[in-house]
Amino acid sequence: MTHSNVKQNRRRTAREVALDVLVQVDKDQAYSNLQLNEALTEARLERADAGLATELVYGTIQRLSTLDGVLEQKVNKGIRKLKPWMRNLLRMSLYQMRYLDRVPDHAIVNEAVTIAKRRGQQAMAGFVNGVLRAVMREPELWEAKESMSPSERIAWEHSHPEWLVKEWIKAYGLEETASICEANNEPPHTSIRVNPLRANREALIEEMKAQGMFIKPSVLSKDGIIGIGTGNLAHSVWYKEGKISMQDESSMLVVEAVRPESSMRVLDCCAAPGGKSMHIAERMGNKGELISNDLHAHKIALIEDQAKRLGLSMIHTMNEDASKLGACLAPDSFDVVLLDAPCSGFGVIRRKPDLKWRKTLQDVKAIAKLQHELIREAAKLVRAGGRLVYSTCTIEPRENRDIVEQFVKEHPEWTLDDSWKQALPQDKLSEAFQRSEAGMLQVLPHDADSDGFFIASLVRTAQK
Ligand SMILES: C[S@@+](CC[C@H](N)C(=O)[O-])C[C@H]1O[C@@H](n2cnc3c(N)ncnc32)[C@H](O)[C@@H]1O
Repeated sequence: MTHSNVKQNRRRTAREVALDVLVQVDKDQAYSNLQLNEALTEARLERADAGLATELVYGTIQRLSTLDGVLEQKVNKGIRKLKPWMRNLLRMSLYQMRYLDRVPDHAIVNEAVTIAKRRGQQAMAGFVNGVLRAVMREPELWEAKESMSPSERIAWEHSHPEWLVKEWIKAYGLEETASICEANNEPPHTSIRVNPLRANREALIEEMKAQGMFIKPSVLSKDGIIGIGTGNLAHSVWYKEGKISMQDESSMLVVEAVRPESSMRVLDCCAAPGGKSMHIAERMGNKGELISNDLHAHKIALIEDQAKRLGLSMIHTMNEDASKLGACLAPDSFDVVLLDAPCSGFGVIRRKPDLKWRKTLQDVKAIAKLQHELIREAAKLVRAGGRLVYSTCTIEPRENRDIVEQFVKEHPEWTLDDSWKQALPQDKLSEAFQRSEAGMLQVLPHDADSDGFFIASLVRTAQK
């Protein structure tokens, strides 16, 4: 609890809770989702207020560069010189003025002034009032400048770092990049996967609808259900009973590339927290052999918990560095190996907006180096005639197409396999098919209103 609240012994408002979270994220580089969960638990807000606090935190982080760009035009000494609470109060207030229609501007200003006064800063309250009223009077502050280059303009209008916009323009062109950035600012839907060993998708949809939920089948995966405004279904009875899991639709497509069968021996190299392993095991009917490995010991428990919850007893866990798996698993011994590689995560910016401000081009290059190592090691474990599936939740070609192309160039005994795409919904993914090379699939967030995701399927010919 903050100092001022202890003093006044009063519950914080949704805006104060949101402000405290934004300050932590700004000052301590805290992760917004973790910080917000903690703050919401502590503040015990009503449901609607918790929703508002969530919207303010994610929205303000999403639009950060544009909000700062407007503020810089009105704060002479520069916003980096302001105290963190003041900087974030101004950002959050501008976010509401520009992007939320619910509250009139003057009420937003009054609320901000009240918060500043509560922090015991009478003079600062006057400053907040002055800056916000100046922005109200000058709507042109929000407009892109004539002098801006195309990448600067997209970065400004959709609040993304310019280096990332430039990367995507190189890969996808101007128009598509603007669509990616726009989609990244849309709220994500709730996406769940049905466990066919415990429930039937159509029956479950009817059950959920009967409880007044707005639910529809996924257009990308036959195992998926989409919920609009359903909140977090990880607290539901269906989840507890192992009938559903939380997973985005586009990542459910991995199972179509893996094509698991109950007689197979399958390895998931980077498996935690276990989403794709569970999906594969469900498709195998809890038969055959699946090894789920992860580098981090503490994450192995997550995989085991999920397996127990879903009744998937055939999963074996392993805690090794995937770049050294050849030392502990027999070479040429798996029918399919899945490498769902660690990545920059730029396909999930809708869910984790801080990612776009946190990660740099250097990070992307460093992770690509690791991905090169991991794919080479994973390939050694596949039997002749077997398959290797490489996937990431990013849309950076450096981590996707480039990794796979270089691997195939260096390993002529591997070929890209396009046949798995026949099982995918052709109409919904037609644009993704067009932009993707044979054997690969690059889904962008605006293709089907899902996370961005990459999948490649490779087959090992009989001889090395
Ligand atoms: C994209 S996540 C995997 C998500 C998972 N497949 C799922 O569907 O839930 C990447 C995982 O790789 C793990 N990881 C990172 N470096 C690794 C390494 N060298 N060896 C094995 N696992 C690693 C991380 O702990 C992380 O859990």
